[in-house]
Amino acid sequence: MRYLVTGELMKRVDQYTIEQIGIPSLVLMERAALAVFKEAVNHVKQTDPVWVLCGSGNNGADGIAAARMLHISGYKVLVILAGKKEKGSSEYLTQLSIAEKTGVDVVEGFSFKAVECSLLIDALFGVGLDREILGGHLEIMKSITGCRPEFTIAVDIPSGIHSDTGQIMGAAIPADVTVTFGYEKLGTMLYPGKEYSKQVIVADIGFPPESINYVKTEYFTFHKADTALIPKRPAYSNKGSFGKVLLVAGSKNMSGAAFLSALAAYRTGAGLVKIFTVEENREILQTELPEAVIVSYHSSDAEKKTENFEQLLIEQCEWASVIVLGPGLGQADYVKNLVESVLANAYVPVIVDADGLNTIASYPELTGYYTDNIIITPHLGEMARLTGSAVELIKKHLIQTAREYADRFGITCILKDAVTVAALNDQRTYVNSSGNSSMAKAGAGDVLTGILAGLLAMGLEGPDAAALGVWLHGLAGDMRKKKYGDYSLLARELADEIDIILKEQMRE
Ligand SMILES: NC(=O)C1=CN([C@@H]2O[C@H](COP(=O)(O)OP(=O)(O)OC[C@H]3O[C@@H](n4cnc5c(N)ncnc54)[C@H](OP(=O)(O)O)[C@@H]3O)[C@@H](O)[C@H]2O)[C@@H](O)CC1
Ligand SMILES: Nc1ncnc2c1ncn2[C@@H]1O[C@H](COP(=O)(O)OP(=O)(O)O)[C@@H](O)[C@H]1O
Ligand SMILES: [K+]
Repeated sequence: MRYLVTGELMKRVDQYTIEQIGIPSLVLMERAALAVFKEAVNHVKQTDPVWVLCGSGNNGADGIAAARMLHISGYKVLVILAGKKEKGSSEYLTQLSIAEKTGVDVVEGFSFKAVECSLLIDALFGVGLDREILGGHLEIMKSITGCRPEFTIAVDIPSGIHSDTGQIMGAAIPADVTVTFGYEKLGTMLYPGKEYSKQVIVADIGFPPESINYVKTEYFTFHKADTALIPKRPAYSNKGSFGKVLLVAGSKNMSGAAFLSALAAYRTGAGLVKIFTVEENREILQTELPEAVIVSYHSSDAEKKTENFEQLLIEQCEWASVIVLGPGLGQADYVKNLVESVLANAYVPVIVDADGLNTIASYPELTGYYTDNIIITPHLGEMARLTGSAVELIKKHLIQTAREYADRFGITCILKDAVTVAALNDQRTYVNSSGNSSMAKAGAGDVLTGILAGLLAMGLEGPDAAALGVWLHGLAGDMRKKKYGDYSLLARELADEIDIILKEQMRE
């Protein structure tokens, strides 16, 4: 697991390390600057012009220290100061004094005439950026980016990117590499900050592990070793040992979503998958996926809520150890009865997706059935319908939106986007670090519901299954992209890639 931090949490890690542990601020800064210096020398020759753009906070101080290291090593470096010296932090003033004494070239930014540079080190703003950038700072950012530096290294975070949301605060400087200190910031994980940060290097500058425990961050992502969380498959077992997935999915002329979800649940390891769907889908699903059990109903019975229909539905809910509710259900009138009956009769984890969510959005009273067993998987459009907020606003505040909805109802909310976030019902928030744009294809979300169901069926707890499922889904996309590129993915192939990930896990 990799911890992630907001700007505020990072400042508390700094503070704890300096004040409680006693490592001086300038010692941390020297290691931060050294990490930037080491990266810089990979990208320029000593004769190439290097600019270091420095604000008057500690991010600027890091930049000045890195500039001094480059200067001492014989590089052609120029420090460009933006902002007022007299407002500088004490570390900034110390670094500036050292730089001047060691003969580093320094110019005042607002009088600086930009020409060309081979390497830009961007140390204008770090995690202390707390408002929209205006005036002189904006001007200097424009003139420097206008010079199109050949390569840019961002110090800690690209300047202009908000460290909590990844949003651009008026303007931002795109980097080729971001050298960040201690822990990765949410702002470099979320778009557009993720795109501005490009490759992120997390430099260890000596924060002791207890500093992150002290601030208790609830934000995390996964890395390779975390596939160990996938439940083992004991030899002494049978199909009943690996859970029973019930998919309440599909409608007339819509069988694909149910198929994809069922396939993914089986591929992930579920022992038994049953699809509860309209009679019209029986034949096609039986042909496409004979491994799945099909139980069908007539939509007219669901519409009338006949006793037989209710009885059948209750039996299915009692049979299941996990339920997926929604893929391809459509929005006909009977669907409300169906969704309500499942929510009322399910006492196992329920993953609500697609038309399950659209139905809840149309009949908000159905949120009364939410329990801590519920995992919802809205994309931005579905989330907009559920919350009444605009898609653009949700996009800017992914974590906050998912978190608020999850907390309000005590459920887990997986908000799907190019970077998916999962607000878990145990207070933790998972930010996904796998996946790619080949997955922007119809049906990819149905595969995710199947993966989640498979993990839950095998016994993972809801919050763990939610985070792990999102990560595996993205890994499947990454695996497929490695082999076939960006364009041609079919959603079902995501389900097929899952077995390779699981196989590697077995080997380890
Ligand atoms: N020992 C440590 O603590 C360590 C810290 N480290 C480094 O410190 C960085 C954090 O430093 P920081 O807290 O000084 O904040 P920073 O990002 O430099 O920005 C603050 C400055 O920007 C200004 N400003 C803000 N918004 C603005 C705007 N819109 N428009 C204009 N101005 C604006 C603000 O001005 P003010 O609000 O005071 O007017 C202030 O001058 C961190 O990212 C890492 O690189 C590492 O070396 C590890 C050890
Ligand atoms: N650019 C992207 N990068 C990474 N993942 C993506 C991207 N675009 C879409 N995805 C993922 O693909 C899935 C699409 O789900 P969804 O929109 O519900 O599709 P559908 O309803 O067609 O199945 C989500 O899990 C989403 O996170
Ligand atoms: K920066």
